[in-house]
Amino acid sequence: MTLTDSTIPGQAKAASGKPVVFIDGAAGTTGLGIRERLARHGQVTVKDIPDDKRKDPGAKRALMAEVDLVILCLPDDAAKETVALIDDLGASGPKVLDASTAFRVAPDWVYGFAELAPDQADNIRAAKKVANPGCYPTGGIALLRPLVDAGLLPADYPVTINAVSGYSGGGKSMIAAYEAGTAPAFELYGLGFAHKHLPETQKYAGLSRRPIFIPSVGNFRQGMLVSVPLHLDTLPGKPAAADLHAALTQRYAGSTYVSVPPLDAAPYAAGRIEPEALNDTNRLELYVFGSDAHRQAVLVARLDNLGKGASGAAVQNMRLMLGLADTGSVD
Ligand SMILES: NC(=O)C1=CN([C@@H]2O[C@H](COP(=O)(O)OP(=O)(O)OC[C@H]3O[C@@H](n4cnc5c(N)ncnc54)[C@H](OP(=O)(O)O)[C@@H]3O)[C@@H](O)[C@H]2O)C=CC1
Ligand SMILES: CC(=O)N[C@@H](CCC(=O)OP(=O)(O)O)C(=O)O
Repeated sequence: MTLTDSTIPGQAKAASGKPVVFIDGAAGTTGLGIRERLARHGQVTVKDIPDDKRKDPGAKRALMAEVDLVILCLPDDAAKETVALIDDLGASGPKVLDASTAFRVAPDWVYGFAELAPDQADNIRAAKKVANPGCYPTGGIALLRPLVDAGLLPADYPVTINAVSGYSGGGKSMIAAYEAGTAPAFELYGLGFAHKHLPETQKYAGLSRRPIFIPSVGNFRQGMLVSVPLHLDTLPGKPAAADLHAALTQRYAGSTYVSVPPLDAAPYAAGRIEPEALNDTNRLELYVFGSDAHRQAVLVARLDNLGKGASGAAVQNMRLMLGLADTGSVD
C-alpha cells in the first residue's frame, strides 16, 4: 500500500523517532481539530490514507498494522467497523482512542476523562482502548462526580442537566445547515429524554437515578455551557453554595485543564456567563452560582465543545496513551 508520508512502513516509529498515529475520519470536524493540534505540537508522525481509500477496510487494516495509535473520529457504526479491524490484528495491533459514542460505557474500554478520579490518568496510560468522552458529559460529570464522591449530592438525587452548544457539535451536516441560514437561531432538543450522552453521564457521575438532560443549540459556531440547578435545602446537611464551590476547588486543585475560578471572578459579579470564552483551548471552567437568601444554586461548566469536549481531550488522552509529555499549553 502507498503511504503518503516519508516514514518506512513497519519501521515508522524508528525512522521518525516519534510515535505514529492514524486518524480515521481525519476530514471531519473532530478529526480536523485533532490534526491541527498535532501539527502545532509536533510530537507524533501522522500517517495519512489516500483520499480514495479512506473508507476501504483493506487499506485501513494494512495501514493500522503499522501505527502505534489509531484515533477514530467517525460515526458510531463506522467506529465499530474499524475497531473490529483492529481487534483482528490481535495483541500486536495499535492502541485505539475512539471519539464516538460507541464504546463509552463498554466494560473493556477506559473512559478518557483524565480528571474523573485521581487514578484515571494512570488508567488511560495503561489502556489499549480508550473512549473519548462526549462534550456535554465532560461538563456534567466534572460538576457532579466530586459532589457525589464527597457526599454532598446523594447518588439518587433527581438531577436535571441543561446545556447549550455551538452548532459545530452537530458535525458537518449541522455546520452546513447553520452556515446556509436554514437552521433555527436556537432550539431545545433531546426532548425524548433519551439523548445519547445520558448513559455515560449517569455512569461516570456516579448517579443511581437517571438524570433529566435537555441540551440546546444556538446560532454560534463553538462553545458550550452545561448547568445543573439545585435547591440547597434538599441536599444532605443543607450546604451553602460556597461549600459546593469549596468541594470542587479542592477536587481540581493542581489540575492543568480544569479550573474552579474564585468567587470574585467576573461572571459572579455580572450574574451572567457566556459560552465562547474558552474556544480553541482544552480548558474547562466550573462555577457555582448561588443565593444564600433563596437557598438556591446553579452549577455551571464552560468549555469548547471542539476543545475539551472533543479534539483537545483526544490530544490529552493521546499523550497519556503514548507516554508523551504534556506541553502544559492550554490548547
Ligand atoms: N463535533 C463535536 O463537537 C463532537 C463530535 N464527536 C464525535 O466524533 C465523531 C465524529 O464527529 P464529527 O467530527 O462531528 O462528524 P463529521 O460529520 O464532521 O465527520 C465525520 C467524518 O467521518 C467520515 N466517515 C464516515 N464514515 C467513514 C468511514 N467508514 N471511513 C472513514 N471515514 C468515514 C465522514 O466522511 P463523509 O462525510 O465523506 O461521510 C466525515 O469526514 C462522532 O462519533 C461524534 O459523535 C465527539 C465529541 C464532540
Ligand atoms: C449540537 C449537537 O448536536 N451536539 C451533539 C453532541 C456532540 C457530539 O457529537 O457528541 P459526542 O461527543 O457524543 O460525539 C448532539 O447532541 O448529538
